[in-house]
Amino acid sequence: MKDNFINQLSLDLFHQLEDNTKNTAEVLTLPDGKPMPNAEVIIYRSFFNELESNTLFQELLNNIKWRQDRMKLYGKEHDLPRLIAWYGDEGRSYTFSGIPMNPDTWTQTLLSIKQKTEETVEVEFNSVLLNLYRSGKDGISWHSDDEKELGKNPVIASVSFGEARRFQMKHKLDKSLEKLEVNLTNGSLLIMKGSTQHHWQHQIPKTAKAVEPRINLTFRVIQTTK
Ligand SMILES: O=C(O)CCC(=O)C(=O)O
Ligand SMILES: [Fe+2]
Repeated sequence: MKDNFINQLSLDLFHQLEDNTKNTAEVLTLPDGKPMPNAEVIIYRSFFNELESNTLFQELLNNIKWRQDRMKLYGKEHDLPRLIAWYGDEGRSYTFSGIPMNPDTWTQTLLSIKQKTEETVEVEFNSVLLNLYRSGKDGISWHSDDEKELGKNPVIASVSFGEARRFQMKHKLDKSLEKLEVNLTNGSLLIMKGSTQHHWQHQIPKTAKAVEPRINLTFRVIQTTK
């Protein structure tokens, strides 16, 4: 009863805050303003407002089951340069960079972020991969989200909280195209869809600058059921 009351209160707060959110879609273009070939990338720079974003950042930082994974590179094991977590519907398993993962069960906070994201993206997601970049020493190197569990033309919805970090994209084949860069700020939503993952790679470069932690959530649809 008390919990319901509190849930209702926080929902009301969410909706109230939502009205103040500048919620406009921008299509990403090449640095010269021309359209990105073979890609559909959209950004909402203030999908969550400042207050919501700060609250959600703290909540996720404290309550997500962050873990340090290791990966093999040239026969040697290394810590991944970030902490990760994986939440989703039961029975979905997924291999990320060669690491098989079983999802944790959705938390209330994740479900509320998921719901708001789904309303805008118009896709029902069944899982989310979370990354915690603790400092500028953490990052993610060039890759595409092209694991076969994601299907042919996956829609990836990427929500960011905390410190802004540079998100870069480069075309896999056409080297004449300039690298593209966008700042993923507190409360932003980036959507990649269509054939983007076939033709483009993305990364969050490490930085020597002193930067505060950043949390990123990438909502995905996993196609296979175990
Ligand atoms: O942190 C980000 O913005 C990107 C994360 C990412 O590319 C991934 O998890 O596949
Ligand atoms: Fe990615």
